[in-house]
Amino acid sequence: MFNSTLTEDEAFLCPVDGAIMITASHLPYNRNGFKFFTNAGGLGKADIKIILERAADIYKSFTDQGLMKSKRKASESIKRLDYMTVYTSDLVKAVRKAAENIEKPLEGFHIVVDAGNGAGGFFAEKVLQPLGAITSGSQFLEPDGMFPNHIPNPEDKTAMKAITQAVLENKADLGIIFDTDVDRSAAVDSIGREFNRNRLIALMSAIVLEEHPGTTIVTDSVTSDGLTTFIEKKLGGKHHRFKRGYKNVIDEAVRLNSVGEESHLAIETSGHGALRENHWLDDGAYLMVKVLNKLASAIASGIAGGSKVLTDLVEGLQEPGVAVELRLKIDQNHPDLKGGSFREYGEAVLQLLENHIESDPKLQKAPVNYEGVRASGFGGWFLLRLSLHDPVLPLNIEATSHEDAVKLGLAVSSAVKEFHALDTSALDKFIQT
Ligand SMILES: O=P(O)(O)OC[C@H]1O[C@H](O)[C@H](O)[C@@H](O)[C@@H]1O
Repeated sequence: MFNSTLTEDEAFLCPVDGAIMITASHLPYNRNGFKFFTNAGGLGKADIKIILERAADIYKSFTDQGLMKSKRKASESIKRLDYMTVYTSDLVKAVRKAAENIEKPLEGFHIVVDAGNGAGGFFAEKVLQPLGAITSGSQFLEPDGMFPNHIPNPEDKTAMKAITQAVLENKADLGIIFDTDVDRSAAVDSIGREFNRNRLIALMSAIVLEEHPGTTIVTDSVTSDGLTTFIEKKLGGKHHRFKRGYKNVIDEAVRLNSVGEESHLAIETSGHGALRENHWLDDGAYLMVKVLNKLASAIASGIAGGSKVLTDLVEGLQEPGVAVELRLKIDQNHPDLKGGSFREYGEAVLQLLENHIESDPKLQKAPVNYEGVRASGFGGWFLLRLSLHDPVLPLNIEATSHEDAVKLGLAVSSAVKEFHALDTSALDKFIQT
């Protein structure tokens, strides 16, 4: 969508002034919305607020007759164009270029795609097949807004299980999965190991740091300590762990560049990843093209071994034995809120947790942290923060063993127990298992 604001091609009426996408993104089908783009990128909250206010004003002064007339006028000016041909041929060209301009650099390579019945099914036929890849075993390529198979979201365990199974059953070299509107993606190697969350960031960091040594990788707040060590010690880059939210990480990377700190990658554990070379757009297909480039150039230089070239890139990434996210809901109608907002209540919870950490010698507060409360201890870490959208405090815990993770959970639980509007049942359950 966004690319149509940049493409220079009169036959496709491009560049267009703006683009709108109707999508629920990775959310369930009943949460559809609009995404707006201009050639400066996706619009943010403040822009959307203005659009809505202006739309409401215009709508107020409409009569039924005027509305019909506008609808007629609008429908007369609609022209249907196959912009996907332009977009996908650019993706194909990028991979060919990385492989010394070989027409079919992925010849004989078997890649399965799981689009989860979202919009990403095109990737098999329009990107992988022209590059010579075999795509049999690909699944859920037909768009179906009811998502009958699984939620199209690489953060969803069922979704990742589905693509992993498809890779193993088809003995494929690689699996690729997208969310509904293809702004999130993840992959699976030939032995079924996921390039998802921290492993996806590690893979993308390795690719980007090869091209831009020493550069800063901006990530969201729930990334692991092992990832920092990997980026800084193994890859020689700098890890800037910022806030959750794809727009937050992108804006931060743009800001860093504007103040002279070079950054080429802004990426979230959710699978949203944006590259400076791609106008800072969180385009999941482009992210996977970067992965394909790596494969194609390895094949072109005679390195065999399927997706091992990718697996090798994340070698040395320390992974926790246990990694959980527990989402603690705030009951907005609880008298404890005293008419205040859930945000204020959440902030109070965080403040008390912070005080607890300061008085607990077994926990160390993260020296640099941009949201919520992050602490390490018992060989692991936890982060409690406010959700971006919901009345929820997500708690991430990572540790070497379940026992240590429980100790971290207990530390949080004892700090927040006075907050009766906070539903800690998920945490209580975790501690008791
Ligand atoms: O704060 P949370 O509730 O965990 O949600 C955070 C997530 O919200 C949306 O889904 C955004 O697309 C993501 O970029 C963000 O990471």
